[in-house]
Amino acid sequence: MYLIGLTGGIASGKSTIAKRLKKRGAVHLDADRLAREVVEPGEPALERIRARFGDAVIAEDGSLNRPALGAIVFTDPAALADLNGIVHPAVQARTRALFAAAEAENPNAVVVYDVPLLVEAKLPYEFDAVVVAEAPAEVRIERMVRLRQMERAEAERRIGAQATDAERRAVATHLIDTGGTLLDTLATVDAFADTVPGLDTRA
Ligand SMILES: CC(C)(COP(=O)(O)OP(=O)(O)OC[C@H]1O[C@@H](n2cnc3c(N)ncnc32)[C@H](O)[C@@H]1O)[C@@H](O)C(=O)NCCC(=O)NCCS
Ligand SMILES: Nc1ncnc2c1ncn2[C@@H]1O[C@H](COP(=O)(O)OP(=O)(O)OP(=O)(O)O)[C@@H](O)[C@H]1O
Repeated sequence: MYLIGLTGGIASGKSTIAKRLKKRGAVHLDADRLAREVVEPGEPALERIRARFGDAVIAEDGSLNRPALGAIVFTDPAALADLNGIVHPAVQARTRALFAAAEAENPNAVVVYDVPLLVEAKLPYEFDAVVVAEAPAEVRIERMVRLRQMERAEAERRIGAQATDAERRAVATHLIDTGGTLLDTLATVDAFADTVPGLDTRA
C-alpha cells in the first residue's frame, strides 16, 4: 500500500484534490466522515460522550447534538481534550481497519487519507507522501462566502482556529497551490499523481 496523507485549511481544496486522485485509481478515505460515523447512535463512543458531557449534548432522536457539544469544547481546552480522547481512538481503529482492507484487496493500493487535522492531531501513521493544499486565506474566505453562503466573520474565525500555513508546510512533502484556477489545481495534482507508483496513467 502507498499511503498519501492529504491536508490543508478549510476550503483549501482537499476534497477537490482527493476526487482527482480517486479518478486516477486511489482509494479515498475521509477522516471527518469517519469521525461522524463513530459517534452515530449505538456506537460506544457516543455513550462515552454522554457519560462525560451529559444528556444536554444528545438530541431528542438519540443522535449527537453537534452544535451543543461544539459550544462546550470549542471554549474549553480541557473538554476538547476529553472529547478527542474519546473520538480519536475510535477513528484510528476504523482507519486502521480500512487501511488493512484496502491492502488486502490490493497490496499495491494507493490510499489517500483526507485529514483536516493532520497537523493538529499528531497522527500515528507512516505516510509515504503528505500533500498539503494551500491557498491564501483571502481566497478561501471568498470561496466560503460565495460557495457556502458563510458569513465573512465566521469564515475568518474558522481559519483562525486552525493550524497555520507554516505549520502545515513543515509536514508537507508536496505542496499544491490551490489559489489559482481549478484547472491549474487539477494539472498540479496530475503531475503529482504521475510520480505515485500504482496510480492509473492519465486518461
Ligand atoms: C465538536 C463537534 C461535535 C462539532 O461538530 P460540528 O459539526 O458543529 O463542527 P465540525 O465538526 O464541522 O467542526 C467545526 C470546525 O472545528 C474544527 N475542529 C473539529 N474538531 C476539532 C478538534 N478536535 N480539534 C481542533 N479543531 C477541531 C474543524 O476544523 C472545523 O473547522 C465535532 O467537531 C467533533 O466531534 N470534534 C471532535 C472530533 C474530531 O477531531 N473531528 C475532526 C475530524 S478527525
Ligand atoms: N483552484 C482551485 N482549487 C481547488 N478548489 C477550487 C479552486 N478554485 C475554486 N475552487 C472551489 O473551492 C472549493 C474548495 O472546496 P473543497 O471542498 O475542495 O475544499 P476542502 O479543503 O475539502 O474544504 P473543507 O475543509 O471545508 O472540507 C470547491 O467548491 C472548489 O470547486
